[in-house]
Amino acid sequence: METIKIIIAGPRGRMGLEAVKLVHNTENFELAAVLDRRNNGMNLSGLAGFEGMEAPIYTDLDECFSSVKADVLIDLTTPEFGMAHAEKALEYGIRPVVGTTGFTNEDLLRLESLTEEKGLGCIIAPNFAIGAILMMKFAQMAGKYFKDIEIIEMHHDQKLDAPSGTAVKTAQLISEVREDKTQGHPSEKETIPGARGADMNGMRIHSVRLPGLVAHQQVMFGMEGQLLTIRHDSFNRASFMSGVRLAVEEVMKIDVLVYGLENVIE
Ligand SMILES: NC(=O)C1=CN([C@@H]2O[C@H](COP(=O)(O)OP(=O)(O)OC[C@H]3O[C@@H](n4cnc5c(N)ncnc54)[C@H](OP(=O)(O)O)[C@@H]3O)[C@@H](O)[C@H]2O)C=CC1
Ligand SMILES: O=C(O)C1=N[C@H](C(=O)O)C[C@H](O)C1
Repeated sequence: METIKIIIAGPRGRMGLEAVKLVHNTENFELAAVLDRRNNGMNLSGLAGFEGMEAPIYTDLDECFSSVKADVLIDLTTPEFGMAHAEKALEYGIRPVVGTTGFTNEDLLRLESLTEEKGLGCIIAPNFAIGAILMMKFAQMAGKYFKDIEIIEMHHDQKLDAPSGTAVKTAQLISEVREDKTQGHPSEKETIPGARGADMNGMRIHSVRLPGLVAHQQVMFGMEGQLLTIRHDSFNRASFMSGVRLAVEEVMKIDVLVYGLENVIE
């Protein structure tokens, strides 16, 4: 098996730390470098919690991508920086695997044309957990039969984007099969703005943020006399790592943009 050389952006974050451990412990993966907005010029192994995990730390993108020979960039940062990281990686011939959420449709289109231009794969995965991918697929199946749908996503209170990337992706998948419908009473009025949540093609998305939570989503489907609830819970960040590994392996085999791991698990 050929070794895949990987750069991780955001190594000190909750997801980044797990990803560093994954790469460190995977036989055919090699941590080539990390992109961190602090600690430029140091070695990762010198930071607390990363003992024995050797990798040069870079802050400057051009310096990192031009100095290090890498195949894949795993980005686990913020939407503000994730897009710039992915674009720059492609320019340097490095395939992005992006877990960072909060990308706009314009961002996805831009990356799609860049991947085409460069003939390089890129995977944008709003959720790496296999259970979450199945939850989205099951929700899409149910969306064919139920038009009244409320998505409730629940996350830790340090999350920057709302709604979550998973909730947006779920609503997009459902929209592919559900007739657009405005839900609730036609004359309903919010007496407190936001009470009915965000509106996506008539579906409602509610974002809960509480300390103690990790990543949870339930999709509720209502119909006269019945309720179907499809729910997934991630209790820790390790739950995402088999998906990260799969995405890194798959991105090496493709030359297009893939948005959503449901497109590679079959
Ligand atoms: N696809 C999936 O399955 C999952 C996706 N996510 C997404 O991943 C992203 C990260 O989540 P999480 O780990 O919880 O967030 P954290 O806030 O814990 O980590 C983000 C890290 O990115 C770093 N960072 C920010 N800007 C830069 C930059 N310009 N260059 C390098 N590093 C940078 C931050 O550094 P600093 O400490 O200096 O601020 C921080 O360490 C989010 O968008 C989240 O929604 C999360 C879980 C699962
Ligand atoms: O920020 C998080 O934690 C998560 N973000 C992703 C999202 O926005 O959907 C994936 C997962 O829900 C955890």
